Parts: sequence; C-alpha cells; structure tokens
Amino acid sequence: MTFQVLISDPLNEDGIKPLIDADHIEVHMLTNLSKAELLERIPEYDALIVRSQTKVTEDVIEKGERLKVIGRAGVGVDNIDLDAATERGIVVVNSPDGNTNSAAEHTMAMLMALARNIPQAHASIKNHNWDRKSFVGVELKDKILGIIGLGRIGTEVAYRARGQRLKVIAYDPYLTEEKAKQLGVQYGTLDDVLRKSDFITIHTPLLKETRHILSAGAFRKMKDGVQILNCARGGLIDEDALYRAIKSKKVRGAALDVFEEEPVKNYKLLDLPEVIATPHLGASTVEAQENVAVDVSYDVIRILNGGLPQNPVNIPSVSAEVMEKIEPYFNLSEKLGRFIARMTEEPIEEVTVRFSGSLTELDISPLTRNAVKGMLKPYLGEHVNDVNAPFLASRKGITINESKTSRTKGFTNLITIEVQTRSSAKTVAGTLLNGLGTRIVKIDNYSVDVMPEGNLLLIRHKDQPGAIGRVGSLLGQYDVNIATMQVGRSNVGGDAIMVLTIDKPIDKECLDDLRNIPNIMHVIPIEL
Ligand SMILES: NC(=O)c1ccc[n+]([C@@H]2O[C@H](COP(=O)([O-])OP(=O)(O)OC[C@H]3O[C@@H](n4cnc5c(N)ncnc54)[C@H](O)[C@@H]3O)[C@@H](O)[C@H]2O)c1
Ligand SMILES: O=C(O)CC[C@@H](O)C(=O)O
Repeated sequence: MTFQVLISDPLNEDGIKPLIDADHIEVHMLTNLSKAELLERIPEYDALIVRSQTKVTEDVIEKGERLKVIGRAGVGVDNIDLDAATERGIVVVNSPDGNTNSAAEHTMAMLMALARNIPQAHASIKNHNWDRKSFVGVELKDKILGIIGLGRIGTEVAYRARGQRLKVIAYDPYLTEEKAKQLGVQYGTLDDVLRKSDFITIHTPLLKETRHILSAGAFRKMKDGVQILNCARGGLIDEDALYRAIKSKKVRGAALDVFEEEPVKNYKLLDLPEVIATPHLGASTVEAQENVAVDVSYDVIRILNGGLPQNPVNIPSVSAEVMEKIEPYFNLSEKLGRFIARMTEEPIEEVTVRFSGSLTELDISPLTRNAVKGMLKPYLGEHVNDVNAPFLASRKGITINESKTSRTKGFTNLITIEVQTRSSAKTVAGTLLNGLGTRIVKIDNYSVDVMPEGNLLLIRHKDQPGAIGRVGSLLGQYDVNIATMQVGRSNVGGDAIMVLTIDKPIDKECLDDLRNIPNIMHVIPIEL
C-alpha cells in the first residue's frame, strides 16, 4: 500500500526530503487550493501537512476519511480543529522547537526597529527625504520589558533582552519565583507586567483564555507611552482597543507580526504611523523552515508506519526508551480492556487501570489509553484508537483512573482493570510471563491461567457435580472442540467460573442451550 501525503502550504524542499525518499509514501504539493478544492481532494489522502495558511476545520477533517495524521510545520495549532481530529482518532503533530530561535530573533528585530523608528525612517529616506527630526527613538538600556508567556520563545527573548541590558519582568502561570530567578527575570503577575513595563511582548498560544489578553482594560493599566509587540498570534490583542490606545497616545507604538485576520484585509491599524509590521515572518528563515519541515516529515513517516510520533499535540509524548520497555505490554492491556468490556453487561461508569511491579517506574499512560481502547472497541467499533479513546470514554460519561501500586502479588508485573457499573464491580488482571507470553491471571476473585487469545467462553456456575461435564458434552454435540479449560471456585459448592478456549465461535442455538444447563448461571462468549 502506498500512503498519499498532501502538503497544502509552501514547505522547505530540503526539509521534506525524508518524506519524498520514504518507501510507500507519495507526496503531493498543492499549495494554492481553495477551501472547496481542499474539501474535494482531502478524501484521497492519508496525511495532511500545513503551515498556518490552511485552515484545517471540522469539515475538512470530516471529509478526510483516510486521514491518520495532520502535521503542522511550526508551533501554533490554532488553525487546526484539535477536538475534531482527536474525536476522529487523527494524530496531530507539530514542530515545537524548530522555529523558536527565529521567532525570538524576529521579536528582537521588531523591538529594536520599534524603539528606533527604523521602518519609518527607512521609508522616509527611500522617498528621498533627509528627515532627522521625526524619528527620535528611545534607548533600550534599563527599560523594562514585560513578557507575557515565558515558554520556549518567551524565554529566548528574555535571554536576548538581557544582552541588550533591558530589565525583564515576566508573567506565565507556570513560572515559579525560583525559575524566574534562574532565568534572571523578575517574577510578576499579569497586572505587574501590565503596570510596570515600558515594552510588552506576548508569547502565549492563542486559546480561549488568552484571546484578547491585551484588551481595552489591559491597555488602561499600562504606563503612558508603553510600546507593544506581538510576534505570537493575532487575536491575543484586541486590535480595535490597540487602535484607540495608540490614537489617544496611551500607547506610543506597536510592532506586529501577526493579525486577527490573515492575510490582513482591514488596514486601519496598520495605516497608523506608530505601527510597524511584518506579514507573519517570525518563522521565515531558511533554518527554521528546514527544521520544521524535517521534524514534521519524520513524524508523519513514523505514524504512517504504525509508530509513535515524537511531537504529538493531541496525545502525550513518550520517550523512545520508555516506549521500548512498555511496548510488550500493549497486547495485554488491550486484551484485558476487551475482556472486561465483554464481562460487563451494564454501562461502565468508571474504569481504574492499576499497574504493579517494575512497570510502575515508567510512564504507563499509553497502556491505560490502550486498555480503554480495548474496552470501548467492542461497542464503538474499529474507529476507536489510542488517540481518541480517552475522549470517547469521557463523552460516554466514563471516568478513567490510573494507579500504580508497589504490591506485586507475586508477579513481576501485573495490570489490573477494575470497572464500576451502577450496581456492580468487575475485575480482570493479567501479566506477561517471561518466554510464555500474556496471561489472564485473575477474574474477579478467581485465580486463573488463561491465554487471552481466540474464542473464549466465560461461564459462571454453581460448583455442583456434573456442571462441567454437561458443558463439555453439549459443546461436543455442536462439534465445538475445547482447547483449554480453567476452573475457579470461591468455596466448595459455591459460586464458580469456567474459562474455556474453544476452536471456533459458538452459534446462538448452542449459546442458548449452554445457558439452559442446570447450575449454569451465565455464559459469555468473548473473542480476543
Ligand atoms: N510569528 C511566528 O511566526 C511564530 C513562530 C513560532 C511561534 N509562534 C507563536 O508564538 C507563541 C509562543 O510559542 P512557544 O513555542 O514559545 O510556545 P510555548 O508553549 O513554549 O510557550 C507558551 C507559554 O505561554 C504560557 N501561557 C499560556 N497561557 C498563558 C496566559 N494566560 N498568560 C501567560 N502565559 C500563558 C504557557 O504557560 C507557556 O509557557 C505561540 O502562539 C506560537 O504559535 C509564532
Ligand atoms: O508557518 C509559519 O511560517 C508560521 C509559523 C508560526 O506561526 C508558528 O506558530 O510556528
């Protein structure tokens, strides 16, 4: 099979070489598609790679029936409907580090250009004017630079600003006083940054919470004559409020690389002489474009080949080292999930995946997702995968818990899944036996030793003479061979279970007859 990859925004050609050279992958670069054309073409593709121009909206994702991965050659994924992708089980990958330096350098270039009116002076002299009076700037030394969002780019800006002998104050919900000290920046609240800074630069993602973080109210709190920079995302600044703040001289000037609408259609703000601007060029360097294209190409190849990506946006990332250690347990966790789903006849309200033994030293969240996937698949079908399983579970109102315990109960490693329904709780546990493969070792309170493979019959019965024999002879009448049988009981004559591995699935008639055998309380066929 050959995978079809669509690149719908211009990408660095050297950067996509790994994709072009990969086996079983065909790359199509179609960078001028209208929305209607994209909707028409997308059903043909297994992967879509974009920069910021292509809007990967819900309808594009819906139409992309074959899509397995969407690659964003850059950082911001606000042009991709992440919820829609997650719901459809499509992995979204980006390149979180590839353009950090370029974006930070662009911010510094804009800061200096803003402080010294370089673009305005440049335009004036190019118009054959020799005007030295209109472009008097301000020094950066000892001014206060406020940074909102001290992530990758914000931090790089802070380092560079200190080189320019600016004092830096920063606000980020994840910034601690200790970290601020290490970085040589003053730790502040958002209000501190707004009130104290001579220049304010924003480096947050565009989220519901950060939209218009610089609003009319925020401008009112700022020093008179403050200067504003935005090389992160349009929409972080309320552009109408910025326009008014510049007109009223509250804000002395602004440097903008990004806009609420791109390409810009309304030039009211840009027409102000105090505003300098670039058309979203923060990441436009040879180096950054090559970096982001390489990162995304490799992740797309990994996913199309069934591997795990290095920079996933909608699933947590796992290091290759951890992956190597937990990979042998994938088959077990999914099978346990499937098994417990079939055991449980009421809607599941809560699932707890418990890990014990040496697995507990690792990040085992991929195994939890895999167990939940196994649990949902019998009801939701093959479209459930590791990406959308937690999302689909929470939409069904199922709470997912993950826990680790040091108690090994005699096994080197044990994965236990417990589910809670309105009226009952069920448990299944399994392990990986060295050289022998996966085993189910516990069903509710019964110890068993069952290979989680093929066609199984889980039978709950009363521990009475003849029950097991009648099951065996009835299956014989239906020409169903029993490959293995495990029996467990709570006490002599009490409740008991049988787990049979049979060579072929049983039909409805056989199932009904089994259920009518005296002392047989419950029969559940389970296909693993
Ligand atoms: N202009 C460009 O071409 C260009 C290039 C690269 C990145 N970007 C944009 O720059 C921004 C930053 O990118 P990054 O790689 O540094 O991201 P990042 O995830 O490393 O950092 C973002 C930081 O913002 C912080 N944050 C989130 N909400 C906040 C809030 N309400 N107040 C303050 N801080 C908050 C986060 O805690 C995080 O530390 C993104 O919007 C990205 O899309 C633009
Ligand atoms: O694709 C681009 O050039 C913009 C990238 C930038 O906005 C990003 O978020 O990485």
